[in-house]
Amino acid sequence: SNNNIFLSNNYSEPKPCLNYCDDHFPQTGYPLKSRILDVMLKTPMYQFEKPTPNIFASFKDNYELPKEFKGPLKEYDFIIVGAGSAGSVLASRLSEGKQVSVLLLEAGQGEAILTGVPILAPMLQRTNYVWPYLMEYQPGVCMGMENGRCFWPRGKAVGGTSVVNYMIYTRGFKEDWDRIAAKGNYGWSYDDVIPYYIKSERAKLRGLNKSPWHGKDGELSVEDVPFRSKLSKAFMDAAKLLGQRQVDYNSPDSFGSSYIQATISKGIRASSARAFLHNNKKRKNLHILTNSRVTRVIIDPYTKTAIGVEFEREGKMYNITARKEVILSAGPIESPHLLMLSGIGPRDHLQSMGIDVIQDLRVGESLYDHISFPALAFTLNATRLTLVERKLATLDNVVQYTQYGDGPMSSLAGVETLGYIKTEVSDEPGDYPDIELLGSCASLASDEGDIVARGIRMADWLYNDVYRPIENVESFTILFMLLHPKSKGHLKLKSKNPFEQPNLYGNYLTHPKDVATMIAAIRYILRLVDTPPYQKYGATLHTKKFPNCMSYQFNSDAYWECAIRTVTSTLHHQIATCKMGPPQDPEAVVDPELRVYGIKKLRVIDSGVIPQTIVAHTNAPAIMIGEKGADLIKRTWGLL
Ligand SMILES: Cc1cc2nc3c(=O)[nH]c(=O)nc-3n(C[C@H](O)[C@H](O)[C@H](O)COP(=O)(O)OP(=O)(O)OC[C@H]3O[C@@H](n4cnc5c(N)ncnc54)[C@H](O)[C@@H]3O)c2cc1C
Repeated sequence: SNNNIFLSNNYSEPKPCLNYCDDHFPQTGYPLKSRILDVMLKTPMYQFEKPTPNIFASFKDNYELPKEFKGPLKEYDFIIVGAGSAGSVLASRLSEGKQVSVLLLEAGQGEAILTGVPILAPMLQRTNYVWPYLMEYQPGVCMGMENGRCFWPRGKAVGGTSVVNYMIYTRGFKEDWDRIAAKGNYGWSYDDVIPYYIKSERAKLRGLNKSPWHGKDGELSVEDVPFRSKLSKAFMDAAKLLGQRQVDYNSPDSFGSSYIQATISKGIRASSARAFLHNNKKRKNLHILTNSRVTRVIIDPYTKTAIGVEFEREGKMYNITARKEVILSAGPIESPHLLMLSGIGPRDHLQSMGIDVIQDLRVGESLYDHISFPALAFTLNATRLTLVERKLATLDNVVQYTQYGDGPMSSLAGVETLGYIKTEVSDEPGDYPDIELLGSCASLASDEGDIVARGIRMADWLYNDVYRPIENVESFTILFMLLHPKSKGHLKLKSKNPFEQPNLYGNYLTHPKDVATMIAAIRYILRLVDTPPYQKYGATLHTKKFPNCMSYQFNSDAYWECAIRTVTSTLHHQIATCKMGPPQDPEAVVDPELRVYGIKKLRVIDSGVIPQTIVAHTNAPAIMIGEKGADLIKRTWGLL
């Protein structure tokens, strides 16, 4: 009987996936009566709108001060604001030597067991593990999102956004870092930054054991995703037919396609906290305070020197002094927010908010982001190829995951492969891509709209009309990322209240080149799926038109433009809000040693300093910036 797993004919002993996991594919096995995800979506943890007591609290990572301390000290050598991708590594490196004391302040909480399960990544966007930012309304984009606004969640946890992200590990192309260095950012060329990537990394990647481009001894685990569907091979084969080489995209020879390299360890998310703080949190000279929200940096306006920070914790305000430096690692939205609250920013803007100006700098005036289009859906006339949520929630798969860390639950929510292409509209020289393709074995319909569509806040009118009809068919998407948007956004304060989110302006698709490049990417994907590796499974484009684009002919450029403007979806790589640049760069906020211009003892060390678009998801770059930032600080204070 199917009611008892031990009697079920479908039940098979779990065994590790050795290559493709499709023999574990979620079509057989005991279906859990009440779907796991249904249950989880109803728990308080998954409703950030009502952050009530967290039933998973007992499985949460704890960060407590060493027993002999009743509270934080009055003074530390270094105060780091934000324990995110960059802040975690920075704190661990600075506290390596016993001679300095470090206070790491984090507004969020520790990770929980469930945040470590890769398949659940998209669910985290609706929990209190994120800051639920919304982009300001912009006519003509994000039209298919709830209230026409794009959702910009950022991680709020020890580990920061690396606790909620999709775990894709990418470093950027050689040209990216060389171009950044050529603009006067000394110390940031590819040759300069690559040792820092390698330093953190502990790679276990098939076929790359001997590669000189990967580290073996670092703390950050980088592995192949254990689960691979047959569609991942279809992607690789199809890309080859269109002329793409298989490459290690994290080596200097990166133009081509590849299976994803991921920040996971035996199927569990390797967040920056897990990598850099877990083993170090008992250090006596490293104090980590969670649920501690910094409200400003205290700066002496006469000497223009950062003195310390002010923060709120459990209803109480604290002022703590930094003997050596204050470092903002609060991410690309909160670091500029804090600078402006502290009197560092565009003079007119700060004055209009009633903030005394200490240093006039163009904080928040640059903002680039990577947008994508996850809305293509291809249906299949074969089964056992895609992740269908209803079929995935089986006891077999849970057992498979808990026993071996593999099977469908180790999937990065479907994303498996990656390919760099240069579309015909690119005017870049050489093998420098303008689009990253991401092959997935799921589509927006695969989870019946519960998770991914809900996570990006797609409007019901769109989901119900376009995707609901294909929920019972196997389907997948290939999404893509616009690597070098010409459109530039910015952010501004809404008020001088530190608890009010700043106004975020994406300014998406305001440059015609961005639209043209995205349409060219769709055309490339249609050609890719038209090749035998996909066609043998009957892959067919789902042609249901978006209801708001009915007046355009399906598959015309005008139709695709309307579609892109409807599901304008960010991949959350906001950068340049605290732009790094040489003194002659009028937009620069920090110098190439990450020191805030005009202010002593204050640095910004996070992804917000990246001055221009790079061919990378920004977690690994943020970690690299944390590594390099630690060395810059150590050099300043003779700690190397
Ligand atoms: C949904 C999603 C998916 C993503 N997927 C990927 C991916 O697959 N691969 C990839 O490479 N990148 C991905 N990214 C992007 C990447 O994770 C981030 O760019 C990177 O983690 C940023 O690191 P950071 O150190 O700059 O900031 P964060 O990691 O965001 O750290 C900032 C920290 O500061 C804390 N903080 C902020 N303000 C305050 C304050 N006032 N007081 C105290 N603490 C504060 C925050 O809570 C946070 O912990 C994704 C991002 C998102 C949101």
